[in-house]
Amino acid sequence: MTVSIFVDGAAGTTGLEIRDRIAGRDGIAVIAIDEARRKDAAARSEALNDADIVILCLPDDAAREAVALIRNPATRVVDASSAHRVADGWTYGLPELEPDQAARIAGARFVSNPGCWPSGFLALVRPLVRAGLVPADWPLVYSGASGYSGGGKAMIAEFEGGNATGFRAYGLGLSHKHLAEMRMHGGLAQPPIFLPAVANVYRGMLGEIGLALHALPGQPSLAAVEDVLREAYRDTPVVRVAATDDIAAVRIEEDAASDRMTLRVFGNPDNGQARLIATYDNLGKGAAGAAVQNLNIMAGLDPVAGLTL
Ligand SMILES: NC(=O)C1=CN([C@@H]2O[C@H](COP(=O)(O)OP(=O)(O)OC[C@H]3O[C@@H](n4cnc5c(N)ncnc54)[C@H](OP(=O)(O)O)[C@@H]3O)[C@@H](O)[C@H]2O)C=CC1
Ligand SMILES: CC(=O)N[C@@H](CCC(=O)OP(=O)(O)O)C(=O)O
Repeated sequence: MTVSIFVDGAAGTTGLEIRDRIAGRDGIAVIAIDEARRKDAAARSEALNDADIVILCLPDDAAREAVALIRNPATRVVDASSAHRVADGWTYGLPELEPDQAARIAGARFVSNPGCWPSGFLALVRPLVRAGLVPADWPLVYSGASGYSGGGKAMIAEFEGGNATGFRAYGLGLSHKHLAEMRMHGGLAQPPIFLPAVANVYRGMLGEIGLALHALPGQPSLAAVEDVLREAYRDTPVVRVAATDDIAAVRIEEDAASDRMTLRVFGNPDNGQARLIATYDNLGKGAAGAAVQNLNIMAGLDPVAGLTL
């Protein structure tokens, strides 16, 4: 059986990456519209209603508009934008989030791809909250840096047009659009304090959380934290928990140009402090890789087909 796919926003940063991952694959037929008509509502509407699965790689308003254009009840959606990540009727597209999340995605009509930042945060935190090591109301702080392609065409043009900066902290008002998503899907009482930055590299992402293990109920050891994460990701090749022996530094480029995510648990057993680090590609597991993983799961294909792991 062949699954027909339409990527709306195929000329954008995420859309192009998705096209690369599905091009020429057995069992997938790509519906394309002329470059000149790629923003034409009539042309998009026709493609949106012809496809078995559409992947939206659009700004939030255009993604909402695309969903409103769908009249075919058989058309299924993966939305890469942040328009529907905490919306009723949408399934959150992080297959590793809960033991039954991939099954939920497989049966869903509307799947919202996770934000790049929440992907690392949730991968680190959700298993610890589920296991009771971190209470749901624990005051978490999540910081890190993203490659500048995380800001799409506009930020790429800024960084490559002579306005590059080495490293820039942003989201200073502590009201980043990803907070609701991190709170809800983390099963948390409040969102983390989120301290994002953008670095002068095209792609790559490093997100991290400091944990005062000595202050947590039960004072879990570093080994206990790592064991919970290893157990949570035992059966997936996409998220891996790596050893930390002999590692003096972790680079933002660690998992760039891949669709995997690597988690590491560093810490000092003497003072009961832990430093949990997730590395991945903002355009890989943070966007296009995740969208293709969701597409595969929804279509009943090999979940990691087309991915670079
Ligand atoms: N970049 C990243 O790392 C990540 C991005 N995302 C999300 O994915 C979505 C796409 O982001 P990204 O690829 O970075 O953004 P880009 O700005 O690179 O691409 C967006 C594309 O959508 C096109 N577009 C805008 N409005 C319309 C419309 N009405 N009809 C058809 N096409 C339209 C744009 O056209 P034009 O080329 O003319 O501008 C552009 O090609 C966003 O919602 C973003 O938040 C999610 C996770 C990570
Ligand atoms: C560097 C940078 O600006 N990154 C973007 C996140 C991009 C992303 O993946 O998030 P969405 O899917 O929610 O757009 C930001 O922090 O808003």
